[in-house]
Parts: sequence; structure tokens; C-alpha cells
Amino acid sequence: ADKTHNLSNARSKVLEAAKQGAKLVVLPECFNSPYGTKYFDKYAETLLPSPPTESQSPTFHALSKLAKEANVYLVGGSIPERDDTKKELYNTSLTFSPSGDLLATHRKVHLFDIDIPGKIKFKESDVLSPGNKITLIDLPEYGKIAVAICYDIRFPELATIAARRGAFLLLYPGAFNLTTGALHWELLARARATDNQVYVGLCSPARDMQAEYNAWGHSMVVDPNAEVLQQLDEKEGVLVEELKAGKIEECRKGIPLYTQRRFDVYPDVSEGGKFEE
Ligand SMILES: O=C(O)CCC(=O)C(=O)O
Repeated sequence: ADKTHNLSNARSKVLEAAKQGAKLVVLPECFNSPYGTKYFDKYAETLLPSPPTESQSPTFHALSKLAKEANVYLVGGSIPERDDTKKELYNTSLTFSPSGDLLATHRKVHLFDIDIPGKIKFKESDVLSPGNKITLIDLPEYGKIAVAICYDIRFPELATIAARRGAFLLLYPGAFNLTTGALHWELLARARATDNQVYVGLCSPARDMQAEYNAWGHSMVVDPNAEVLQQLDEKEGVLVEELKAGKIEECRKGIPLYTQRRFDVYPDVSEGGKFEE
């Protein structure tokens, strides 16, 4: 619940990852606040017009400074955002360059509204509004990555369009729970990797059984063959993995989905193709 503590904890983890050689660091969904519809308004920060002042968004400034200090690309998980002009709240991810410049903003596109009787009910759309774009970010030394948030991973079209437009890595800060985490967390990471033959990274908050929402944890990196390269458990930790240049091409050469698609039978979603019966 303590934002200042969360920011300083994030700082020490990012510096630890950088020390271990990370060049791109990802934080979890809602890393600076509790996860829950009743908390978003209280914790929300104003990001527009950009750059916000320190008092409008202490997290924006903390992340920008931290990216520079650690000399890494920093995907700042997500935070609750307040858009003052529209009087709306969003679940928003900010990505900074190693010089501390804001590179991209992703507002969660698919809101987490589910109701599994006896297990879990959650309705982000009670308080949040959805974003309306796919977020591709060009990292000049490495290539393009895509950032989306948690529930967004359940929608393969978003991942496919990002991959088809050149992303080599799909990153999802996300906080699955004890019900859907056990069912689908790893499956979805591996599915998006299999569909698109790209790397996939998921970053979850650690599990806190005192909190109202119990996150699944299990942050992981999956390779383009859908092999889990590394996975944390439910506790707090730092996962560092090297992505190998050439792995995507090798995988696509072996299983050449890219040249075998039948856009004469179904539309190319990345080209906005329409289905005609
Ligand atoms: O898709 C799920 O099962 C969990 C999604 C979620 O927790 C979220 O979008 O924050």
C-alpha cells in the first residue's frame, strides 16, 4: 500500500538487474499500488500533458531517473493513470530509454472483467477506461518490442499484429491470480510465443497473501520455440535472461509459418483484412 516504499523497492530491484547485466528491465503490473478497483483512483497519477510535473506523477520522474541511473531501457510495469481532460482512469505502462526519455505509453486495451462463480470476480471497467492502440517500441540497438498489459495477453490478434509488424519480444506486465494463474499464465505465454515465433516476457507482482488480490507471481521468459527459459516462483525476485539473436530466424526456418499463411483463405489481421464469405 505504500507507494514510496514500492518505488524504492523497484529501484533496488532494477539496479540489481542492471548489475547482473540486464539492458532492458520490466516491472510488474500495478507495481506502485495495490491491485483493485477501489485503489485505482486514490493511487492514480496524471501523465498528460507530458512530461508531467513531479507532483502530478512522482512515478514518471522516479522511473525516468532510474532508467538513466541504471542505464537500461525500463518498461515501468503499469500504474493507475488519471486523464484530467477526460476525467477517466487507465491502467498504463510507461517505457523509458537509458537516457531517461519517455519512449512509449501503453494503456491496457482489454479490461479485466471476469466472473468465475465461487472463484473470482473482477471488473476493471467499473472504474477504468480502455486504451485503443497497439504499442510497438523501437529500441535502436535491438529492434522492436511490443508492450501490453496482463489481460491483453488473452487476445492473440494484438500479439500477432505486433509480431507481424516486426516485434521480436512481446512484454506483458501482468498480475494473474490463484485461479487463472494456475490455469493459463504459462499456457498463454507459450501460446503467444508459439503463434508468433517470438520471445515473450511476463512480469508479475510477487504474491502477498495479506493483500486483497493475490497475484500468481511466476514471472517468466519464453523463447520463440515456446520453451520456458526461466520462471520465478511466487516470491519476490529478479530474473535475468539473455535473448539470443538468430533464435527467431532459426525457429521460423524450421517451422516456416511465415511463408505458409493462407491469406487467400483468411484475412491478414495486421493489414486490417476483412473476412468475406
Ligand atoms: O486474464 C487473467 O486471468 C488475469 C488478468 C488480470 O489479472 C489483469 O488483467 O490484471
